[in-house]
Amino acid sequence: MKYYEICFSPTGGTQKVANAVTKGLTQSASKVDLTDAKGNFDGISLTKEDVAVIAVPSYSGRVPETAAARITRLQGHGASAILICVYGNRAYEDTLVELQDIVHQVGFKVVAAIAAVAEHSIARRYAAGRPDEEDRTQLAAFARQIAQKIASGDSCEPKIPGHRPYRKAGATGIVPKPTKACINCGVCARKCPVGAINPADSRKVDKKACISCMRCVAVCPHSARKVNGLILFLVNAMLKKPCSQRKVNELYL
Ligand SMILES: Cc1cc2nc3c(=O)[nH]c(=O)nc-3n(C[C@H](O)[C@H](O)[C@H](O)COP(=O)(O)O)c2cc1C
Repeated sequence: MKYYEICFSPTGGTQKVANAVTKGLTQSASKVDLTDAKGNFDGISLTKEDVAVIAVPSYSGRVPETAAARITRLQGHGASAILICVYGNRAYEDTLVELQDIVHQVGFKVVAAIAAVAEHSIARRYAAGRPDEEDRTQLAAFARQIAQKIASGDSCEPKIPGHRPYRKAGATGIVPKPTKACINCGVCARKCPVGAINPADSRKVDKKACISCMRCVAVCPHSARKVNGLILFLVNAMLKKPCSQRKVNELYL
């Protein structure tokens, strides 16, 4: 039996949640970084005995298209999947059911699912500091329950909330821009999950390719990439009501 942690995490929140779950399952897991634009996912083939934690953020209540396309290149061969969707304290809507359908297509069986909260990667004041100690303790305890389920041979799929057909996916159109502090070091271009930033001149962005994931803002060593202040103000205001109350993680076994 081999464990995998398969994660799409542009700004690291999804990764933190996945780590907390994986730690509760095993001391060592093979990591597959779906965020890497140059990753070769075609050769990743699991067996029936293997267990994979598969984690994605929720974008407009859906699985990010880039993550979906990369997951469909994996080969599950009956491996057990623990699905994780991580959202910024607004709502995750159809993300988990969509993820369930995607992993079924490539041969995984779903043993458990989690909808967990992490800092909102655009409006970072919401769910700031999450996952926190309370989240990590809860997730690790749930991972131990999942391990027991797998060990007992129970292959029942959990009932996962969401709708089919899924809600319409909407692009935010928010494209972070370089500020005067940009020295064209190229870190953002190398780390962009979709190669939207020109490696020769990181001030040039392919707006159509950008998925608004905020990775360039998060990884810039000079804090030189930003979302337009007015847009950020409006997004923060729009999210105030749905995002302000702490939401609990949802666990499905
Ligand atoms: C384009 C985009 C759309 C998002 N849509 C939602 C959403 O519909 N609901 C929500 O609660 N959070 C939403 N978020 C917040 C992320 O789901 C959340 O911050 C997540 O932890 C980001 O994962 P990461 O840190 O691994 O990049 C969105 C973030 C981005 C960048």
